[in-house]
Amino acid sequence: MSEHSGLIVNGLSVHYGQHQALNQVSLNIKPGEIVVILGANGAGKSTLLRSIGGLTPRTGGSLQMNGHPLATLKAHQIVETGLALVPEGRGIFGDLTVEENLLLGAYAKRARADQQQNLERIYSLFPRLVERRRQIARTMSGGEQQMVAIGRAMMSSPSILMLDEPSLGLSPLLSSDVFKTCKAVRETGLGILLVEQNAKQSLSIADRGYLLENGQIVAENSARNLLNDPAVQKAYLGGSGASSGAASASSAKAATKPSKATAAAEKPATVREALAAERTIPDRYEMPRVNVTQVLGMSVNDAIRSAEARQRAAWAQGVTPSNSSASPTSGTGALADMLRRMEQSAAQAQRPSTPRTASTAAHKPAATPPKEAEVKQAATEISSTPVLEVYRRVVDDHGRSELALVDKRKV
Ligand SMILES: Nc1ncnc2c1ncn2[C@@H]1O[C@H](COP(=O)(O)OP(=O)(O)OP(=O)(O)O)[C@@H](O)[C@H]1O
Repeated sequence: MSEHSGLIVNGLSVHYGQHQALNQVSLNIKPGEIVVILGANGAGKSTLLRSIGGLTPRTGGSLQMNGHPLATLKAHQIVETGLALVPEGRGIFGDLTVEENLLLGAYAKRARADQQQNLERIYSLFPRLVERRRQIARTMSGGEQQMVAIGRAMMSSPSILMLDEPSLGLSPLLSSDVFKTCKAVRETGLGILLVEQNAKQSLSIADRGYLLENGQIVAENSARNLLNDPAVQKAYLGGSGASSGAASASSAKAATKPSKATAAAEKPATVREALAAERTIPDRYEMPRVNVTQVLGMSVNDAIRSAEARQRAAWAQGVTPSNSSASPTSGTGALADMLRRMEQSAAQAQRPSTPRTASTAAHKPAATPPKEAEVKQAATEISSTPVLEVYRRVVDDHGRSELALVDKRKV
């Protein structure tokens, strides 16, 4: 493994106006290891992952991924370097099926050629998703949705995955599943930068850890040492140990400066579990609004444009779902259908959601391949008016066909 492989963050700072959320944060992670970032509410954990992923502007510091500087790259370009983010709240598209969600992760150029291979790899890693590949995502359990979110990030062929509180809102049993999932993902050679409030479980699967307090890294150690450090136990694990100095003066700082997490951690385990359960992500019928840029690293318009270009290219070559020998997952009709539903999903996220069951979704008719005229609803930004475009297939004397735009209007 090259000494440049993986992610190196050096002196990263982030400000929200006058407020400094991250102050000179430095860390590193290589493929094949799990590194956990522990910190209380508001310590800056989400800001750290979002700023590394290019979703929150940085005000200082440098970052390198596999030897490539990230400073000037946009979020979707950062995905191309092999870094993928699973945001807090998962960000899956509730009205799309499991497989459609997974396929959206293959938008990165680096992943397109390996789409089918990656899909098979994810299905072998998460067999439960195979059974549920046609199931509408919002009808799945929180743990299964987390698998979809991790699987979708893995579809971009990353070497480092960043997971923001994957156990948030899950029951203890489902949380254990998620941590097992992380271990299984590490076995495939990926590195995982894990932000967690569940210190005990995350340290028990991690190789190394950093403690983040008020936007600063205050300690770094092996996961085993952190787990056994009395100061860490007191601050993050609800233990009674006093500061021993074993985890450095900075962990003593963590111990002497109780945070919100400390207060929760000092309660009996069952109460703590109950408190964790209260921080539940809205149930399966009330998913949080999906931020498309956060999930795909690009806007809806860019994603649609990219998909349309691929679709037109496929149609120009005479490939339609009816004559394609490709697998069902790569059928262009399925892609168009998926994009329409992705847009509906974004629109629905703005309205009070209505329950939709797996059975109604399962009976949704399959996409019909376009023949004489192609009618499609091009998706636009979440809040803007959809546009209806009408295309006609024109066949020349040599039998070559291409699509011509014949009408375009707002609907
Ligand atoms: N968009 C924003 N605008 C202004 N301040 C923000 C914004 N996002 C986060 N902050 C502030 O920055 C600090 C770090 O927030 P961040 O969400 O990164 O913390 P966190 O450790 O992930 O917390 P939690 O565990 O509660 O999610 C907090 O003080 C928070 O209030």
